[in-house]
Amino acid sequence: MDPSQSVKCKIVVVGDSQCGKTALLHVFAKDCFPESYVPTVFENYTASFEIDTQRIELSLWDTSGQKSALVKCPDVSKPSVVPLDMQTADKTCVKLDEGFYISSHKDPIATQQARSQCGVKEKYVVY
Ligand SMILES: Nc1nc2c(ncn2[C@@H]2O[C@H](COP(=O)(O)OP(=O)(O)OP(=O)(O)O)[C@@H](O)[C@H]2O)c(=O)[nH]1
Repeated sequence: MDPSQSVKCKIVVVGDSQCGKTALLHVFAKDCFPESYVPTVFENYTASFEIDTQRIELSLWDTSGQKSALVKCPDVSKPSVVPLDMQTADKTCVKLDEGFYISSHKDPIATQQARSQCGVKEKYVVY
C-alpha cells in the first residue's frame, strides 16, 4: 500500500444503551471522557493517526442503544469495520482493513436490526 495515500475506514459502534459507546469514541477521538451522559441519537466523529508510516483516517459513527431509536440509524454503505465490544477492541485494530461486526447488543433482534440498517454483510459477522 502506498504510504502517501491514507487508508479510510468507517467504524459504526452498536450496542445496548449506556454500555459506553459514546464514551469510548469520545476518548478515542477527543482524548477526554465525556462529563455527563446524554443519550445518543446519532453522532459522527473523525480521528486520524499513523501506524508505522501509513496514515489512517477513521470515520466513527455513534448510534443510539435505545431500541426505539434504532430506526434512526442512518444507512451506512460498505462499512469497513463495525465493532465494538471493549474486550475485542484489539482484534478490531488488527483486522482494520477486513471489516467485521461485533455487537454488544444482548438482544438478537436489536442486533439483527442494527446490522441490516448498517449494511453489514453476514459473511463479515464475527461474534
Ligand atoms: N465507570 C465507567 N463508566 C463509564 C464507562 N464508559 C461509559 N461510562 C458511563 O456510562 C454511562 C453511559 O455512557 P455512554 O458512553 O453515554 O453510553 P452509550 O452506550 O453511548 O449510551 P446510549 O447513547 O444510550 O446508547 C455514562 O454515564 C458514562 O459516564 C467506563 O468505562 N467506566
